[in-house]
Amino acid sequence: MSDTADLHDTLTLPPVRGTATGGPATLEAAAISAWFGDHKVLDRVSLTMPAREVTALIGPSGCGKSTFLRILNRMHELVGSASLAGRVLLDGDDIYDRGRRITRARREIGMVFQKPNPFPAMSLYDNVLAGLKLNGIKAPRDGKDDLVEECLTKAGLWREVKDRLRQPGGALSGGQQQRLCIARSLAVRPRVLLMDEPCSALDPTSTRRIEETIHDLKHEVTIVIVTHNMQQAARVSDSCAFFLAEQGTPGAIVEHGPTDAMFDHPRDPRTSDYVNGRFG
Ligand SMILES: Nc1ncnc2c1ncn2[C@@H]1O[C@H](COP(=O)(O)OP(=O)(O)OP(=O)(O)O)[C@@H](O)[C@H]1O
Repeated sequence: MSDTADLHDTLTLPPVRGTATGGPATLEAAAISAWFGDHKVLDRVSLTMPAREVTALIGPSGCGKSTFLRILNRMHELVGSASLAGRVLLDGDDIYDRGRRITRARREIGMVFQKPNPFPAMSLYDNVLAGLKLNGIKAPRDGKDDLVEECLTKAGLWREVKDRLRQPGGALSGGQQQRLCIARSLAVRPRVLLMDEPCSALDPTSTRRIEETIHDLKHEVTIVIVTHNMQQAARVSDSCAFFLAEQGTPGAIVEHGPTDAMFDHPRDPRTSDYVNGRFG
């Protein structure tokens, strides 16, 4: 099926507070390997990211965390030289199945990036609804106001902006812009939200607000977050996966498990060294 056909695959969401797309889902990566040209950057990575939980991906720079995250919603294939092997299952359904549309995977599995990327000249109100249009979804005819309020509330931004929804997205602080981007992602009711270092460009106060938002959201949407901040991983995640690419080898998971155990009683000495700041 072509992407052109995907663009015409429109869907109308029910007014508000439904779970049109099925609610939080478990995401399972099975034996994922990835390449950029001949360069293999991930080797047979398997990981289950349970529904209604926050999974943190940690590890030194260049070990393949972002590549793995982008494979989870089919963004890796946007890079011309990129290829991959393995499967990604969303509640048991392979998102790479030939009969499944790319747009469906990206709709069900949203992404928030390192640098907040709202449309700067577009109003806050329209920014929230923009995700619908980008995903070929018709906004509910009579429910736009409710949808905007719902998403801004879930993203922890409603009280700060409810009296200035017509102001441009670029008028917000960095932390507010990031919460606006979270609201925009939520408008399409994703089942999983991927976050690639969402706080790395933010001050400590804004970071704490995003962490609170993550905490409040996890019952609505499964969250997978890449972070270099070990305190953040410890604060927000239920489970952690430690990635490592040793001496030019492709990235792989050294250890994963409940966050408390990973930090307090890591099984592998390399995990212990990393979470205690001895390298990376
Ligand atoms: N578009 C690309 N083209 C070619 N190589 C790439 C591309 N993106 C990433 N790589 C390579 O893939 C490997 C993994 O990169 P990736 O960004 O996934 O690591 P990371 O763990 O997320 O790093 P960081 O923590 O610094 O963001 C690196 O060797 C990187 O140079």
